[in-house]
Amino acid sequence: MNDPLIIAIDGPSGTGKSSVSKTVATRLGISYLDTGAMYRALAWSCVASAIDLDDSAAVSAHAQTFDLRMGMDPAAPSVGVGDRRIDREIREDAVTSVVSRVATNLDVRANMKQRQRDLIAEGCAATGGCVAEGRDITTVVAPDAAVRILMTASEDARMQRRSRQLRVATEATRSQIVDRDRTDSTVSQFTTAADGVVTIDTSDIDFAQSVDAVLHVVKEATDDLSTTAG
Ligand SMILES: Nc1ncnc2c1ncn2[C@@H]1O[C@H](COP(=O)(O)OP(=O)(O)O)[C@@H](O)[C@H]1O
Ligand SMILES: Nc1ccn([C@H]2C[C@H](O)[C@@H](COP(=O)(O)OP(=O)(O)O)O2)c(=O)n1
Repeated sequence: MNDPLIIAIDGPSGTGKSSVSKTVATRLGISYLDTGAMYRALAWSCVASAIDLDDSAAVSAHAQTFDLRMGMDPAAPSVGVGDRRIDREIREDAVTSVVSRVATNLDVRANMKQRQRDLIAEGCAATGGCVAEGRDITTVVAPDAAVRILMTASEDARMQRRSRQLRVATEATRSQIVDRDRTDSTVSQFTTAADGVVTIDTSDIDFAQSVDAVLHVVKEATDDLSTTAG
């Protein structure tokens, strides 16, 4: 049987990671894991349980035990805590504005790394592969992935996309996202490519071209693998 195909994609907000990863996973018939949604789910769950986000020990204790349920079908990914689906809630401002506070907690990150590795293995067992996207997948969660990509885009392109997506003014989005990226980058490096990671700059290409660029990197990597194996 072929080795499972793990595709790791990192990058800052608004580069196209989530939308491109979902489409790539659908095209390849493999699983999809949105790791940012996991940090968002933890932030939502802490707020719902009235946990003080400044109490890092309480947040990390909650991270160990909360019942996170990730659906990895790229055509219908889902996020839940226990039986409660929270797909909409985790995209709301109340979560977006606080998620960095849980994502910069190092104990939380250690727990999430293990959950993410387990989920990637589960996704691979179910479909033969997994596209996992976030900020530290190429470097920490799946550094041995067959395909590792850093998506970048100019700040202007990222802000315009996000403001169009959220239907809010570009300038309001800019300060919120630039601040969040700066905070997040204190715990993981996601603006420059680590060794062996291929950079795809999506500033001047459209969505379909971004998908094709990823599929091209996947094809090159898998051709290389079959040459080495054969
Ligand atoms: N290459 C691209 N060109 C234009 N728009 C794009 C491109 N990639 C993504 N988008 C759009 O930009 C928005 C943000 O993309 P998203 O995948 O949510 O980014 P990220 O996960 O990196 O934050 C989405 O509405 C998406 O359709
Ligand atoms: N592997 C990851 C994924 C996300 N994060 C952090 C970074 C962000 O502040 C939050 C939410 O990530 P998400 O990718 O959903 O954020 P955006 O879609 O870029 O707005 O989690 C992380 O620290 N490590």
